[in-house]
Amino acid sequence: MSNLNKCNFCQNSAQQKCSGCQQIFYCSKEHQKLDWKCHKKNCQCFKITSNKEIGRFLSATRDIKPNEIILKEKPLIYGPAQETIPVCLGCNQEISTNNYRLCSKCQWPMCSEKCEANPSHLPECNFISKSKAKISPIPKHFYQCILVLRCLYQKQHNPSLWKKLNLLESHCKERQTTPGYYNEKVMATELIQKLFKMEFSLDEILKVCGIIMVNAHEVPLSEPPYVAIYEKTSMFENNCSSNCSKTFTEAGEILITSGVQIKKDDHLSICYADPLWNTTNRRMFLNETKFFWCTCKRCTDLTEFGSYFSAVSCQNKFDGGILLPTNDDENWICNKCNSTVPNLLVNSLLDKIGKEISDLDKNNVSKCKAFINKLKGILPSNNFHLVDVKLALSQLIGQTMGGLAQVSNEDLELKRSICEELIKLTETIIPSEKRVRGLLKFEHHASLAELARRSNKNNQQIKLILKESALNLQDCIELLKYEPKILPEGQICEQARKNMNDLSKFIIEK
Ligand SMILES: C[S@@+](CC[C@H](N)C(=O)[O-])C[C@H]1O[C@@H](n2cnc3c(N)ncnc32)[C@H](O)[C@@H]1O
Repeated sequence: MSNLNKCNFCQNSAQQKCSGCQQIFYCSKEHQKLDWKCHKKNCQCFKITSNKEIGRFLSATRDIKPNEIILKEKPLIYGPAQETIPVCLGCNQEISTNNYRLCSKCQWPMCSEKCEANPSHLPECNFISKSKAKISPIPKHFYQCILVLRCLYQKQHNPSLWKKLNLLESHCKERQTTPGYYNEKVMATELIQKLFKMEFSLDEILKVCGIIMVNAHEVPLSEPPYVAIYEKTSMFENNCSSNCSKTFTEAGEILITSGVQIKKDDHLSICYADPLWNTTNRRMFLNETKFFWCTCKRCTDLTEFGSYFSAVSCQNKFDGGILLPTNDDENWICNKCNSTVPNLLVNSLLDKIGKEISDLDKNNVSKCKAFINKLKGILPSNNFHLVDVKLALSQLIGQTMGGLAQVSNEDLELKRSICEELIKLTETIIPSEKRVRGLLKFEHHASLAELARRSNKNNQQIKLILKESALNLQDCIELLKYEPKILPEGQICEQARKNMNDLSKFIIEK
């Protein structure tokens, strides 16, 4: 039988596939070892493909197990968000009003001399100091041009990076009709061209604005978060029930991991929007900022996999029905009695509840409980607004002085049941979103451990509750194991590891 596969090292016929990418072959282990230095940078479990609907996207080149690292990469470029409070252009942290200094060259406020010397600050510092523009204090809206300047700087100083940036999607045409476009045009002409006297064409500047809008990721490693553009990560398509999720290393690399079992040839996806927004808000956001109407399975299933996450309850008493949007875009219809309610009414109800939530003191257990009770019969239990408050409550109960030991039996049971309910919901609609589920698993473990402590059941039954608590801890550690220690999720993972040690000893002793 003829063998068409050639060894990646010696070109002789080969049979052993590289298990990392399943894309190339070797004639022997020895040649695989010798080739590794070269192949390492291309050994990945995905390839770039494209189609008409999505443009470029990634597909798996082999089966991928849940929680595998798919990609870790450094940013091409980073900087402050378009809308931000004043931040240091060296370390990205908020500028303290009584402890800052002006950069000796460009007069922009910085934390320290060390931050002034940070290479990330070089582009704008170079441009602005050359222009001799004297502005003090720096108006807040000036920050919107920093990342744009950092990108433009690469044209002359790092052409290969400039080329990589320019290969990314910018949706220049579609953006021309958006409200933000006018703003960016003013920024480009008044700030970049006139004040900072830069010789970039309007088209060039606006294309960079588009690239940032479509591809930048919010990085929560500073307060406030900064934004960064990553090359390969930009190729992940959106899915509101994605099969991958992202986190960051302390060094600012993005880390993409699988959340579920992925089959060879499946598309790899992350969620561009907040996966805990309702369908209307996710789709509007994606349309306004990424210029496509999402048609993922979650967006096209009005029940969102039977969860009714974006639905409202039918007000026909004793009906127990649920209202869902109809295809005519004018009415919502009850899944039991078929009565219809105009879109406008449902939307204004949801808006009103949304406003009440933004005014709600989410640090007050009684107020959160009262709010949830008030919405019973108005919203189904998995509705996104309710989920928002329940999530807050799942953390809040037991957070005050004395911890869970001081919580009433009723509140402890409430915490346990909310955690259980939300874990099930998130497993259904967003199985790859590990942060939220990791935190819920931790809280669930804590409530179970406290229930066991209070229990007057026999040793065997207590041991069963503790085992369930330990299983939650185990899941929490697995879900949060890639989170950096400087983020709360990383710290929870550390705590979970410690608790696991204690709990295992306790279970053995019992
Ligand atoms: C970060 S880029 C992804 C890479 C892009 N497809 C490309 O070729 O450069 C985001 C853009 O990809 C497209 N896209 C991503 N996910 C999509 C989806 N689920 N449906 C349609 N278009 C999508 C949209 O044009 C979106 O603005």
